[in-house]
Amino acid sequence: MTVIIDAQALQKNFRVAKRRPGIFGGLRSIVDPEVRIVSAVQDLSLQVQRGEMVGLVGPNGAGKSTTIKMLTGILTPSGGEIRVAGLTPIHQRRELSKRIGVVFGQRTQLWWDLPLLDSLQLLRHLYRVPEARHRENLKQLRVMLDLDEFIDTPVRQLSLGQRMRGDLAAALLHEPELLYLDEPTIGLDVVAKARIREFLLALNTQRSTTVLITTHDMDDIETLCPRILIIDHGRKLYDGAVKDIRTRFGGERTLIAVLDGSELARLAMLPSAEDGLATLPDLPAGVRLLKLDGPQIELGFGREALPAHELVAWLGARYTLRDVTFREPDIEDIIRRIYEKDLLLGDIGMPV
Ligand SMILES: Nc1ncnc2c1ncn2[C@@H]1O[C@H](COP(=O)(O)OP(=O)(O)OP(=O)(O)O)[C@@H](O)[C@H]1O
Repeated sequence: MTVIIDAQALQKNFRVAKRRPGIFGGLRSIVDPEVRIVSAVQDLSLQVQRGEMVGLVGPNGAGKSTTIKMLTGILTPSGGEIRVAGLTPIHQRRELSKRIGVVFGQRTQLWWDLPLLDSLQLLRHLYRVPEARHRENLKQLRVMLDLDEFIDTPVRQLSLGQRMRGDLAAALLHEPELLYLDEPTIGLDVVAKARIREFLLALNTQRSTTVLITTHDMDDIETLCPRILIIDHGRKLYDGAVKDIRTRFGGERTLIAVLDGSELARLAMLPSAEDGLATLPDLPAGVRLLKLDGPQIELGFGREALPAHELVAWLGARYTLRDVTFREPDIEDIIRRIYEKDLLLGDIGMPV
């Protein structure tokens, strides 16, 4: 494997002029501006191998877009080193643009008033793609993204999902090795999201395109990215496998058991706690009753409490079971807990 993105100790500070309140304050701010420094990215190092799909996540204002903009050469870093596909983005931006594709979910690089096909043709000249190669790529992308039903429609009349498919085609016509996606599924319905995800997986498999994706949608991450990078306040909090995050911060799993109808009378006799909620006597340590609803019992238990089969055996020894299922903690919940409780700050040497 070879490294395609290599960023070391990246830093980006913005100078923001503070505005004083009132008319006189406003005038004073013009002649004597008071400046505040925003550290959008601090000491961020990142290496991505060719062919990887990596998710960049973090709360609003974490520094994700700023990072992507430095990696594409749109913004000059305040410190640190970057090599992307062997190039220095800020100094070799034009060369780099031929090797990378960028899609910002909230913006389009297509021409509003032109039919999609015309936009896609125009891009050939911008990227200077040889005609035969462009023709072949467009043919493939029309099929992969199913563009034909709206390829003659002006971009302004496309639905959000159709426009996103058009934007993906536009970003890929010059066959970039690396694709940056900033919120590619934002605002899309479930079907459109699934379609975009399927396409990205196919692209990664068929063309080995490296994908770096920022998203607030954890389903994007779960479907597409084996590796995740969590940043907050411009700092890297976590860089590793998504599955390890579950094991490490997974919180509780849930066992959902449906008891035989003959148990309803016994369940009705269960004692209530002071708060009026039902209790289940003698629950093993680390297990709690989450819900009791007719014949359905939900028990929450940590991974370290006991293995799932032992909890089923414990319940089966006391009640007649009709059905048992498990619910894993949602990756979205896990990541929210990580932000809210600063669970990872200790890892980067900051007091928790
Ligand atoms: N051009 C700018 N001038 C001043 N401050 C900026 C500028 N661009 C970004 N910032 C600040 O830098 C920080 C990081 O912003 P950034 O847009 O990178 O966050 P983000 O993680 O992409 O957020 P979101 O999920 O909301 O898009 C924020 O505090 C933001 O206000």
